Amino acid sequence: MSDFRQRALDYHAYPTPGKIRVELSTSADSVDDLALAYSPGVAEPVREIAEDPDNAYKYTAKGNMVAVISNGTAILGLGNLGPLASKPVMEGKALLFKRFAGLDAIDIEVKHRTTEEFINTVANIADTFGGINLEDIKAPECFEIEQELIKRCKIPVFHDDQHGTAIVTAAGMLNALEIQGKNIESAKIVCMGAGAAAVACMELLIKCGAQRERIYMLDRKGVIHTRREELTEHKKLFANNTDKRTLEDVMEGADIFVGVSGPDVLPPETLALMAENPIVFACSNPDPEIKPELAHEVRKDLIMATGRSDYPNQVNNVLCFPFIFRGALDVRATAINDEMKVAAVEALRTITKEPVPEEVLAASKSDSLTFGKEYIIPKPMDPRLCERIATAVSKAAIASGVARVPENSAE
Ligand SMILES: O=C([O-])CC(=O)C(=O)O
Ligand SMILES: [Mg+2]
Repeated sequence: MSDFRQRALDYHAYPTPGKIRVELSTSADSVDDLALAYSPGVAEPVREIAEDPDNAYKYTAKGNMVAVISNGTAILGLGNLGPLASKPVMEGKALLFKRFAGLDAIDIEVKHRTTEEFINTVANIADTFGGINLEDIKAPECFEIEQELIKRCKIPVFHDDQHGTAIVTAAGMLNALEIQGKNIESAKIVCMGAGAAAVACMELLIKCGAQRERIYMLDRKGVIHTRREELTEHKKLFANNTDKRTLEDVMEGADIFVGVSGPDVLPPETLALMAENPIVFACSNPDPEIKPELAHEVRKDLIMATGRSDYPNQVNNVLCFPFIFRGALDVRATAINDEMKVAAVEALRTITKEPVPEEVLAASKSDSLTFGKEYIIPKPMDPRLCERIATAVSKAAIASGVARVPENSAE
């Protein structure tokens, strides 16, 4: 067994199995404590909440608690491995929520037959939480699931693989384009993958100025074009009126490659076909569409990003989901809308251009990090992210009318 594989397994197995646990937030030492915490004292907040559901924010952990919910149908770039196998990833997301944004998060893996059954399960438990982070649910079901749950739940519901990934991709991409001296309006974009992340990334890039007809999306059958039959609703939105059919066809002269598909699907010879100063985001986890070493060998003029922590430019939704939920929950937002997403993009872009704190340099084992080809997006352990993104998101929630309490007054 490789050393890294064994270390990863040991990390999960010791000192206790898994990565999260529940801790008490109040004293439970004396008989008096128990009388307050449990019977008879607990009856008082019960009555208060029965009277007014908003009192749940005052007397329970609801307001600082996120549910990370998956059915394991699209675990990272690994595929449909079932709900239980997704548990390490969901515990991992809970770890990140806590570590980076101080939010308590609990993983829930749902076994179900129909999409409707999944939606009902989540909708029926939603009131327990301050927000719901949907994770690693395959397309096209994920679109209906998210839309329906947004309608049915009073709390924010956010499919991280769509919007978290899209927000970080848009921020990194706009910065990379600036460095490469290109503009998004005229960029020729190739998107490898047509799942949740692909569709959301391309829609957000279009909101940022990209031209839909200059986007070429590919699924397992090749380029998605207008003469293809049996396209899902979401793929139809990206059907390009083109004669091009293969990855090589569309990579000729492309400015941007976004990979949200699977490992090693971008051959170096194909990368070589791209326009001058290309941008490659190979975001499949854990293994990118092309290895950075290989890509840099072929193209010296490249800006390269992956979803991983062990290379420069980590374009991963960890840079978004903890903080967008922090901002949303701080003002008890009823939703995470486009205004809040754009605020997160802008905050991420701005932070990248400012001097990096010493502790971030130390944690990332680098001497300097300055805005440029090897630093287009902040590092996940940057302590500025929480405060800056959350504040920007809270403000956008207030301005767009989805906040239920003013900033800093959430109890
Ligand atoms: O977990 C990660 O590293 C990013 C992610 O959401 C995914 O790949 O599905
Ligand atoms: Mg995911």
